[in-house]
Amino acid sequence: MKITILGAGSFGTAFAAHLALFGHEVKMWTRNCERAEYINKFHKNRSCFSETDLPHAVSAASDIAEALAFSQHVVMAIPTQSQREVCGKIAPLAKEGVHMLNLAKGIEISTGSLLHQLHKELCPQIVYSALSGPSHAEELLLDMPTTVVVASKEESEARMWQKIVSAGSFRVYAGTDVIGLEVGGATKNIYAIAAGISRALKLGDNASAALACRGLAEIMRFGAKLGANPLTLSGLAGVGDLIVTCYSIHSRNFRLGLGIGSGKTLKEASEELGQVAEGAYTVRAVVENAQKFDVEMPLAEAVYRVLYKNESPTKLIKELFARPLKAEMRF
Ligand SMILES: NC(=O)c1ccc[n+]([C@@H]2O[C@H](COP(=O)([O-])OP(=O)(O)OC[C@H]3O[C@@H](n4cnc5c(N)ncnc54)[C@H](O)[C@@H]3O)[C@@H](O)[C@H]2O)c1
Ligand SMILES: O=P(O)(O)OC[C@H](O)CO
Repeated sequence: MKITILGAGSFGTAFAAHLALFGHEVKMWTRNCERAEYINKFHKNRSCFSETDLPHAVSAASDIAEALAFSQHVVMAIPTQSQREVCGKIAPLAKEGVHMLNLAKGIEISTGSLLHQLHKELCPQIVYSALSGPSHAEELLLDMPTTVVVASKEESEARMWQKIVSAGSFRVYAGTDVIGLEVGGATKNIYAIAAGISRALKLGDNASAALACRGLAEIMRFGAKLGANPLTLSGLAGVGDLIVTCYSIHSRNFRLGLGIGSGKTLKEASEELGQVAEGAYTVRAVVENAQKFDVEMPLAEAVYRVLYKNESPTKLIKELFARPLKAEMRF
């Protein structure tokens, strides 16, 4: 079938190649005219995976109206903080009943909204689903074994995307807990930054495990407050993604943490990365909307203070360990 992908960065490109390899015709939208022309002429994306030949069933357009006219099935691979702007472009163009699958993982800083909330506000005519789970673009591109979850309010919608997207070594599970899926995907990035900082400071394997596990306790608390099903957070979209992001060198969030732990500023580490590390924004969304969320998240606060207040991670670790002793599980 024909599928439109909005965004021609790492994940949009890997996703396009995956869908085309398994028989779909894909049109990617990029706001960059030269990038679109280059993809159409050379079947390569000059900015991402530049050595990889894309299947000929992948084409590109720099006109969003042309991209949206191509298909009623639209995949969104645009970073979270740009989705409001892109939804503003989609809203007058998308027909009633367009099927949207969002691949992004984040929380909007200005409102504290999860992505399904933002889409409901701006594009109420679309039927929304989201995909999340441990899935680095680099491995998807090579059809390496990968498992993810698609969630939608209606199970039939999630099942539809499950059938379209599952192929080769990419196995998709279906669910209806959109909140849990989006909370898991967004918040794990915060702890991946912490894991990168910890690795750079050579704090050891015990510390890495502690960060992932106490990070999960914060994710669970946050999710419970927002109405997530804890089972979703113990699955691929929670624990699964937390593991891969905290331990894989592919992870942009982990690598951002490595840079910061090595003494770089957020600006320097972000520029060196050259791609989006969503956790740096999500941690702002969580901490700056603390009153709205009202959840105890000391690790997230510590990451925020390192990134935005230039505080020393070593000092913050001492503070974290000096907190009053308490029970392990508390919601
Ligand atoms: N890369 C991965 O392995 C991976 C895996 C799973 C999920 N994700 C998620 O997918 C989303 C995209 O990540 P990515 O790795 O592809 O990022 P990326 O930085 O590689 O690419 C983002 C793309 O979006 C485009 N973009 C940004 N703002 C835009 C705007 N206002 N209008 C039009 N285009 C705009 C950029 O030009 C770029 O091409 C993120 O939320 C990320 O968390 C990424
Ligand atoms: O590279 P990251 O840190 O953005 O993580 C990518 C995916 O979310 C991993 O599942």
